[in-house]
Amino acid sequence: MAPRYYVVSWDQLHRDSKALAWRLMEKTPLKGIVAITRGGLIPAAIVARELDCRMIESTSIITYDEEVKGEPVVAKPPAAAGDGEGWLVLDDLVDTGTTLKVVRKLLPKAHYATVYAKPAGKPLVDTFVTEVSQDTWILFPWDTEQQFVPPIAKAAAAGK
Ligand SMILES: O=P(O)(O)OC[C@H]1O[C@H](OP(=O)(O)OP(=O)(O)O)[C@H](O)[C@@H]1O
Ligand SMILES: O=c1[nH]c(=O)c2nc[nH]c2[nH]1
Ligand SMILES: [Mg+2]
Repeated sequence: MAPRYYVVSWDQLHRDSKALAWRLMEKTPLKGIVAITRGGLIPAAIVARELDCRMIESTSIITYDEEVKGEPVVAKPPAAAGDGEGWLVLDDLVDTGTTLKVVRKLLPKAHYATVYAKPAGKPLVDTFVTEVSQDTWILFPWDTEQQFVPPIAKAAAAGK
C-alpha cells in the first residue's frame, strides 16, 4: 500500500517548532541544545532563538536512506554535552525510536524533544508537539518542492 503522507510547509514547521519552544520553557535556562543532524538542525535553530540559547552542539546519526531504514550509524558523537545533564536534545521527529535510543545511550541525562512523533517512538521522547500515525510518512519542506498537478478531471480521464 502506498504510504500516507503528512506534508509540512515551512510556515507550519515554524509554528510547530515555536509551539515546542513554549512547552520547553520550563526547562530553561539550558546549558545548551544538541541538534540531531540533519533533520534536527532547523527546529533547533528556531527553538534556540525562542529560548535565547546560543550554545548549540550537534550529533549525527544516520538511520535512513530516503525512506529505507538501516542500522543506525553514529557519524558524529556530541562533543561538549557531558552526560546530557541540563542539555536539550532536539530532532525533527521520532518514528521507530531507533535514533533516539542511540543518542540516549550517549547522553542519558538530557531532555529529549521532537516536533513530530509516531506511536512507536513516543516512549523515547519527553516532549513533542504533533502525533501522526505509524503508517504516515512526514514530508518536510527541505525534502520537497512545489510542482504542477493536473486538474482532477484530466487525471481521472487518464486513469490516475
Ligand atoms: O525514530 P527513527 O525511526 O530512528 O527515525 C527518526 C529519524 O529519522 C530521520 O533521520 P534520518 O536518518 O533520515 O537522517 P537525516 O536527519 O539526516 O535526514 C529523522 O530526522 C530522525 O532523526
Ligand atoms: O522525512 C522523514 N519522514 C518520516 O516520516 C521519517 N521517519 C523516519 N525518518 C523520516 N524522515
Ligand atoms: Mg534525522
